[in-house]
Amino acid sequence: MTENQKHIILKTEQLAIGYKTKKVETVVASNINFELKKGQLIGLVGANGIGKSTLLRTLINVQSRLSGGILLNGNAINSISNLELAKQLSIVLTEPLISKNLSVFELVALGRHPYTNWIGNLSDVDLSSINKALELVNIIDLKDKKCYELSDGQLQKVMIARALAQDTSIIVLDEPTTHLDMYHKAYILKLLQKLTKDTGKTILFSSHEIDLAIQLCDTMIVMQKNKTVCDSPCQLISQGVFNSLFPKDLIAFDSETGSFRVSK
Ligand SMILES: Nc1ncnc2c1ncn2[C@@H]1O[C@H](COP(=O)(O)OP(=O)(O)OP(=O)(O)O)[C@@H](O)[C@H]1O
Repeated sequence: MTENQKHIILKTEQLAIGYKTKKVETVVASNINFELKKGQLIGLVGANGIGKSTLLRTLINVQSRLSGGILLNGNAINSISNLELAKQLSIVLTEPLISKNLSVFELVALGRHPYTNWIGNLSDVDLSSINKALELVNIIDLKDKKCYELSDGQLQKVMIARALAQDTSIIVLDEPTTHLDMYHKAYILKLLQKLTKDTGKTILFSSHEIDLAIQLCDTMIVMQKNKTVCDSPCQLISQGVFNSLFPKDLIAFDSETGSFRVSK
């Protein structure tokens, strides 16, 4: 393995994603090729219905790919056992499925599930990972609160702490800023950026906050009708990728400021 390959956490090769029934195969996107490196913050963007959730579900192995390959830390993702996968990849979904009756500490402790014994006893290592995760996300003072007492922004931080406690090389988040106000959208994405720097983890998130993603991400994956591209925000701007993301009748991308503006 070369030095460069060592730093590649997630890689797709000629990946095609979509839906298959007995009779029909619907391709949502194909020819998806990218490499996500250690310690990077990666934003996945594209118009409504373009296939972001389908791609994320395929990358985390909850949905089958149509063709092509996905390598996680050098191994084909479908060859990795569920337990091993949970030690390498953690997921934060939009709607927390877990009971809000749990305390913040208990919810974050669930992140240790791949490592605990069958009764779920927490070892010193587990306790230290949980406390470190609470500290990294700055929610130590919330640890005894019940999750139903939290605001959406606080709950999102708790879900991120749970993923951090899972101690994986990559964290995947599906639209982590949904339901949040402008300030908290920026807060959560800035927190994700800080976490990549502080922990060396790779963090991939999907979002409609393209302006913020351009400012904060190392790399962006942009899904368009006929192609999916992956590069640094600067390169993508100079290639004019954002100009063709939406119909131009209403909003246009301004490459000077790196943001979208409503057409007058
Ligand atoms: N379970 C499903 N079966 C068949 N087609 C589906 C299914 N889920 C989504 N699709 C279709 O796949 C395409 C991509 O949907 P997807 O939800 O991945 O887009 P998205 O980019 O995440 O959209 P949004 O930004 O609106 O959340 C859409 O055409 C959608 O109708």
